[in-house]
Amino acid sequence: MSTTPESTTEKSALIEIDDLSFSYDNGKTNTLKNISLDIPAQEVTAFIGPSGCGKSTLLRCLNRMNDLVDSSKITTGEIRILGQDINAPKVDAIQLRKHVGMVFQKYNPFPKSIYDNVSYGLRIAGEKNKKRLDEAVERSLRSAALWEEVKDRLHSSALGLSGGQQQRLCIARAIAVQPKIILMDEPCSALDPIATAKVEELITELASEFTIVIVTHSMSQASRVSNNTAFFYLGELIEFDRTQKIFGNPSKKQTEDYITGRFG
Ligand SMILES: Nc1ncnc2c1ncn2[C@@H]1O[C@H](COP(=O)(O)OP(=O)(O)OP(=O)(O)O)[C@@H](O)[C@H]1O
Repeated sequence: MSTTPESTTEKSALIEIDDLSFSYDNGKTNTLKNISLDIPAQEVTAFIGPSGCGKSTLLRCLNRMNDLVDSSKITTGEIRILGQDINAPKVDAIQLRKHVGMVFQKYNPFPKSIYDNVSYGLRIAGEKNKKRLDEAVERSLRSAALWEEVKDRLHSSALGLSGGQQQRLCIARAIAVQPKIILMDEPCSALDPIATAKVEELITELASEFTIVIVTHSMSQASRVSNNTAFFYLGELIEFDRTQKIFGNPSKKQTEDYITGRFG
């Protein structure tokens, strides 16, 4: 049975993780152990927990990035997105990743122009119409709160942007293909406080359109940006609830110890 955060009954689960166990060594040991949780649509859900507890592994299961890791496999359970088992043989991982975009810890724009970075996903999907590409680039950069800063230098190298701008560009690149879900793996860890604040503001805005799952080491960031928080420890889901509840009145002592800095 999946764990649903309280008071989300009006929100439907977009991602259902059902009894998921995952191994990096062909099933000898499980890095994730019987995880069940339902992630609501159009909200921000944060994964927190001490280093090595499996947050990034679970995030990467959501768009099958772990398929690329030799000897890794799901040993129990399944993940459904919009009711579809994403590991079913008929599901193509490349297609899945069009719906489930990802933003990484270290911003990683391509060594190309700002325009080419944002239009990349659409172009490889076959879009050639210049007007449609121009519109998509502008819309995505506006959504990523970057348009005003770059509109006069769209054809300059993306590598000439500041770190915070490069991360927002990566977010623009992810949203250009209009995914349903955006996965963010510690998206602010390489940014200074001002750039972090901008990205956090952006995450909150994007949640009106996208479902966002974010891994973060920052308790204050999880409490600022997320609606739901899942706390993991040693590959197990310890507690999943509305963020206010997790940070205000957690049900489990382990959760309380972690968020108050007593371990981790
Ligand atoms: N590609 C991999 N191959 C083998 N083991 C891996 C791989 N990636 C992660 N692991 C192991 O899986 C466990 C969970 O790692 P994961 O990166 O998911 O944790 P995390 O909670 O995100 O940690 P952190 O907060 O430090 O990023 C760790 O023991 C890690 O060493």
